[in-house]
Amino acid sequence: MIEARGLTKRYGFTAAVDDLTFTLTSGSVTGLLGPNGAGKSTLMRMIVGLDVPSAGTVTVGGRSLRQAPAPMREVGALLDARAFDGALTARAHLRWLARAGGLPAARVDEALAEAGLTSVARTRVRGFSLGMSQRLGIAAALLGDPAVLIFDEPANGLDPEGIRWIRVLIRRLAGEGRTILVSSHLMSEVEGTVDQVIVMGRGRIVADGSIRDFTRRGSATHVEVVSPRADELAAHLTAAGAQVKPADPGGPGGPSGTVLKITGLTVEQVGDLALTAGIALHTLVERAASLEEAFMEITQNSVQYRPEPAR
Ligand SMILES: Nc1ncnc2c1ncn2[C@@H]1O[C@H](COP(=O)(O)OP(=O)(O)OP(=O)(O)O)[C@@H](O)[C@H]1O
Repeated sequence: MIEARGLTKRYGFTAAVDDLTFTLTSGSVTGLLGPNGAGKSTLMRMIVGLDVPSAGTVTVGGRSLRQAPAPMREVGALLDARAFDGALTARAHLRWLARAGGLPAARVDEALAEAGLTSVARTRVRGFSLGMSQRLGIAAALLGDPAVLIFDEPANGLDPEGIRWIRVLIRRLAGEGRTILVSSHLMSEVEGTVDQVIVMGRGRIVADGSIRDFTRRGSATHVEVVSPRADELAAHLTAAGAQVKPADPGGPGGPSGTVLKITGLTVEQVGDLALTAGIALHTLVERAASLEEAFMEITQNSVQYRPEPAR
């Protein structure tokens, strides 16, 4: 379990993490999302004890990691996948970590196997691809067999098979009752892996909850209709309190007729209203916002850096 209370980290006048309070329970996977500079890495570094909070507390399993006698048994973290000495072999790197962390050497080969690195255990890590480095970082995180795992952008550099592998691994680790926090810039990357999300923007939590709640909250969820009498229908819908916008019919393969995008009424209400008005519908469908759309909408006011508009 991870508990943060009023957790804050300031750098000069910038609050990289600003008064965060949350609890992550055992057996759950939480996605930590947010644009660049949102404070995700700073939060993770405080959880694992690498950064000291300016205010507030964060505990893992009920205590601060800075007081834990064997921190690697409490929490495993993948923070910077390139943080190793390239001259070492994968096994030597992990042996060194195990010794430093007071862990049995026998864990090294187990962790290599869990990360799918047994065949390259004797290879010097400087020759590793980014994907293999990620796996080595994950092996290091698993060394202490910890109840809490923190993965900063674990899919970074992995090919599609590697991404599938990390998803299965994360779900299996959660199934064993561990608490997992995994960061990403992309909602689509964590969708399907996480139980809930925390979305950060400018150091604060701008949204949190289950994936399902999250999609519903986005106003991008709407009803779409195609009708040969779209203008008339739009007038009826507007009179009933809906917001109606003509939508992109979706290119050559899209529906013929005018497409309307409707918010403020349910799909049933739109269908009933069209029937009462005697207007034919060629399509009537509820479109849930994609998670990516909901995410963009929620974070749009908290992006720290924006590209300069093109001249
Ligand atoms: N050591 C530091 N000194 C000064 N400012 C810092 C330091 N570390 C982070 N910051 C600032 O804190 C803010 C949050 O940074 P952080 O790296 O935690 O964000 P992030 O969400 O992990 O971003 P990214 O997705 O780009 O990795 C940024 O404004 C960053 O410039």
